[in-house]
Amino acid sequence: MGRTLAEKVWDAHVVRRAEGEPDLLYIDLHLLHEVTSPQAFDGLRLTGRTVRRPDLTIATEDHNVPTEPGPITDPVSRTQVETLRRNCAEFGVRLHPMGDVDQGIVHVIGPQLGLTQPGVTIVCGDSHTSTHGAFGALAFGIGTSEVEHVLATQTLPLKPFQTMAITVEGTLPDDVTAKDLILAVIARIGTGGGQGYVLEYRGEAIRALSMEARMTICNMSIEAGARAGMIAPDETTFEYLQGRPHAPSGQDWDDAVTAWSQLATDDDATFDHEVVIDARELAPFVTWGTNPGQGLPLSASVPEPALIVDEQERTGAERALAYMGLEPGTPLRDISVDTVFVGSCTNGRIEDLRAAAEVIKGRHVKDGVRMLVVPGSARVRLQAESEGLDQVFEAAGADWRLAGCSMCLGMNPDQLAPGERSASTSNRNFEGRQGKGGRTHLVSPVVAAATAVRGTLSSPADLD
Ligand SMILES: CC(C)[C@H](C(=O)O)[C@@H](O)C(=O)O
Ligand code: SF4
Repeated sequence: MGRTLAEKVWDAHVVRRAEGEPDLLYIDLHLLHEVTSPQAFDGLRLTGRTVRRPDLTIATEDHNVPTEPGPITDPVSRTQVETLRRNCAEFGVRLHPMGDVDQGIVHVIGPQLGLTQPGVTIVCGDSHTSTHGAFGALAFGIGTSEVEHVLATQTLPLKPFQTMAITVEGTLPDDVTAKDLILAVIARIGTGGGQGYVLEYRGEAIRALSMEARMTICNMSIEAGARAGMIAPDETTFEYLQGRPHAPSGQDWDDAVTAWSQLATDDDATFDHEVVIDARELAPFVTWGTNPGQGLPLSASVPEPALIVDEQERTGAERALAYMGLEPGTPLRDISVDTVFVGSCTNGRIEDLRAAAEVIKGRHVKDGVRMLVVPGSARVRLQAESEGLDQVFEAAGADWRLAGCSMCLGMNPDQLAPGERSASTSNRNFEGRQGKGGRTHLVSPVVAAATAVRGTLSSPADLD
C-alpha cells in the first residue's frame, strides 16, 4: 500500500523498532535557543557526556533579545543568553549570537540557511518547530529532557502518529493570506483537533503558496494541537532552496531533487482523517478570544456565548470575553487597538514585511497607536532595508526593530501593558502572552497594516 509523506520520512529515519516500544528515530538537524537548552547541557555535564553531532546542531539567540540596540538589561534574560554562549563554546556548537548576520528566530534562520530540507527530521525545544514541515521535513517540538537525549545521541524515541490530510481546494481571494487560512483551519478543527496527528496540507490553494506562506501555515499546526504539519516539496520548494548556504550543489543538487521528488504522498496512500476546505469561501480572519481557535471572519461580530451549545466552549468563550474586555455583538471591525505588531516566526519573513509595507506605504499609523515591525532574522532585516521597506514603515510612523521574537511573547522588553490591546501577526493569543493583562488579536500582516492605519481591526479593503 502507498505511504504518506510523513510515513516516508519517518520510515527512512527509524534506527530501532521493537514491538511495544516507540520507534527510535535518527535526527538530521537539532536547533537550539536560549530558553530550553540550559538544563539539557547541565544534564550532559552531570553525566560526563558530549554532544554527539555538533555539526548537526545549531543555536541562535531569539526569545530574550531586545530589539533595540544595546545590551540585555533584564538579569534573567541576560543569564539565559550568557548560559547559551558558554554552553555552545564548551560543547563546540555553532551559535549565531545577537549582532551576527545569521542571528534570528530559530524557525526563520533554519530555512534561510538552507538547513531545513525536504525529507529530513528536525527537532528543537520549541513548539513552533512545525514551521519546517513546509519543506516536507518531519519537524517536531520537543521538551528539555528530549533536547538532552538528542544532544547526547542524535536520536529520539517517538510515539507513533496518525495522519490527517487538510485539503484546500480553489484559490484564495484577494487580501486572504496563509494566516487567514490557518486561522480558519484551527477555528474549524479546534485547538485539540490535531492531537496525535501529523497534518499534511495539500490541494490547489496550498500548491499555489510561496514557501513563506507555507511556513506560516505549518508554523501554526501546533495551535491545532498537532504533532507536526507538512507540505510535499515541489518546484516552489526547490527554487527557494537552490543556492542557499547549506543546500546541496552541483551533482548533489540534482540527486537531491530527484530524491525529494519521490517524497510526495502516494496516490493510493490513505490518511486516518481528512478535512476539505474551499479557499474561495475564506475571508480575512481575526481572533476575538484567548486561544487561536477563537477566530472569525473580520466581517463578523464578537460571538454571544449564550448561543453556544457546547458547555465547555460556552464557558471558555465567557471567560475569554471577560479577559478581552469585549461585549457580545460588537462588530469585530469596531474593536480599536493600542498596538500593532508585525513579526514572529509566523509572519516575520521578507514576504510578510513586503505585504505589510505595500498596505501602509504612503499612509500613516493612526495617532495613539504604536506599530512595531520586527524582522524575523538579521538577514530579513537587511533584505528589507535593501528594498527600502524600513523607510516605508518609518515614514508611516512605525518602529523598525532588530530581529528577535519580540512581542510574540513577554520574554523581552517588547510587551503590552495591562489592559492594552494589540493586533498581532504572531501565533498565540493566550492570556498574558504579550505581557501581563495584554489582549491579543491574531491577524495577517495586511490586516495588521490596515489596522494600524485605521486604529480598529481592518482589512486593506477598508482603506480608501
Ligand atoms: C519558549 C519556547 C519554549 C516556546 C515554545 O515552545 O513555543 C515559545 O517559543 C513560544 O512560542 O511559546
Ligand atoms: S517568534 Fe514567538 S512563536 Fe516563534 S519561537 Fe519566538 S516566541 Fe515562539
